[in-house]
Amino acid sequence: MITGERMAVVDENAAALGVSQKQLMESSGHALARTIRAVADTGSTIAVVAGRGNNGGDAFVAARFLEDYDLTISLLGRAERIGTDIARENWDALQRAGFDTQEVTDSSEFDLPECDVVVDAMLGTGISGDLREPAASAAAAINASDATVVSVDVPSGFDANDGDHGDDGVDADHVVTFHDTKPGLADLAADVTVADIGIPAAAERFVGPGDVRLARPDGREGRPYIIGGGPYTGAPALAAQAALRGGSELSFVAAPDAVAGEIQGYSEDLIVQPYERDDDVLTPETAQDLLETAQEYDNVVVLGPGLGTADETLEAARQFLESFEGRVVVDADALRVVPNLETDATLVCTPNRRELAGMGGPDVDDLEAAADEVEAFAADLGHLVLAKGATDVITDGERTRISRSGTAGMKVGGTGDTLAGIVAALMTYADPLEAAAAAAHVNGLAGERLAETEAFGFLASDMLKEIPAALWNETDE
Ligand SMILES: NC(=O)C1=CN([C@@H]2O[C@H](COP(=O)(O)OP(=O)(O)OC[C@H]3O[C@@H](n4cnc5c(N)ncnc54)[C@H](O)[C@@H]3O)[C@@H](O)[C@H]2O)[C@H](O)CC1
Ligand SMILES: [K+]
Repeated sequence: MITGERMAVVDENAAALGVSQKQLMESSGHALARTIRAVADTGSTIAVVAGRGNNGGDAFVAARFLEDYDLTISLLGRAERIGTDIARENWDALQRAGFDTQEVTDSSEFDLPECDVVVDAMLGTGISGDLREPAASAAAAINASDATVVSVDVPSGFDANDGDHGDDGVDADHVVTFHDTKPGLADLAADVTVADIGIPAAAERFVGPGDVRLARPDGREGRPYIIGGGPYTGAPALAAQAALRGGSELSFVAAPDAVAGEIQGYSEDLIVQPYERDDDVLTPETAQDLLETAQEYDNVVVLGPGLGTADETLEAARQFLESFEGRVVVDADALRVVPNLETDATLVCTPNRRELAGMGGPDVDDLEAAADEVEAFAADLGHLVLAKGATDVITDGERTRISRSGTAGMKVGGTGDTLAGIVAALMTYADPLEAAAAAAHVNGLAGERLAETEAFGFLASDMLKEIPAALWNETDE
């Protein structure tokens, strides 16, 4: 099962792997034609009713495989307003090849041709809201006819993200859906065929540009709260700055008074809040104070960078996580308290290989080869794990993604802190697994950008300025 939203991600990842959307459309159209052929007797009349998106494009392809039928193709709208290049190219091919096509420019002009089979290619996963004209009238005409209805991908009017089918949507007899079934299709009284359209498994397994696009913000959003610092001061500053570079509006750092000025000194962009108590490290009492502040903000916390391993600090981390109910990126020393923790919070744990082994996870060099073990460990732990290494494995115990971005220069200290900050930025609004996967990828892309000119010599602090381009520009190419 895959949602329409996720399908668009996989599609984009496939294109980045070299399997273009036009190739996928060709496979979709071919698969569609096979089903149509199975339900249309020799000599039948087939009416294709197409929209201006790629759902229509699939049917334009199918038409080329169905030339032996009595076939008409109606486009709802003007050809010059076809929404994508690949759908337009397939429409143009039908014109040049002399197919029987017509443009329906006014909903009152639409008459469903006499037919035995109608192909509903008006709307697929690109729908938003209830059917508008002329699709609404066309759907009514399709539903009123006695013809067998074959819907492309989903019946038009059906929302492939939540399985909702609007009252005025098409009533399909057959649905040919692509790659995987969509939520809610099984509840329809239609015969559903899932067609393999040749999307490589890697497009789902490896984090790609589609995942980044899904998880990134469209504007400035989010106010993560970084609880870190004490024995070390660079780590929380890097995490907090990375969150700002990842689109957060504000980035708060809670730290011991003794080091707050030092952390602020690295960056005028941060809001550093000294602990009220006069301790050099995080204590259980301070953790209680911070709990209230964390809940007032966006309920997204980074816990760990630079906290150190004092007994009282680890106890403080434990108590914080036991009481907090929001989302937390747990990094560095704080990871030690996660095994056997009782918490209602949503945790994204970001261990490196050593920390992963220390938590009771697999002790391996090659995380990618051990992805199944990491997945099983996350399932046992009951929390999401982003295991950091040459490749990163991101898993919630059921869904597992791998990010291969990054470069050897990122072995330098501090790149894990920038990662934690990006995860927090994206997690203020995106699904935690999607946020963690995209963040791992973006952090690696930022390093790759620097490696082009600075080989193995760049710093984690240099990566900060590369995060925006890795997040917004790189994946637009
Ligand atoms: N990997 C794949 O899944 C592939 C899928 N393909 C097919 O492409 C469609 C999705 O195409 P897309 O262009 O994104 O959207 P649609 O064709 O579904 O519709 C866009 C079109 O519809 C208009 N619109 C949106 N909402 C409404 C509404 N409520 N009423 C009327 N009109 C509406 C919008 O303005 C656009 O013009 C997928 O389902 C597959 O069939 C490709 O084959 C590639 C591989
Ligand atoms: K459709």
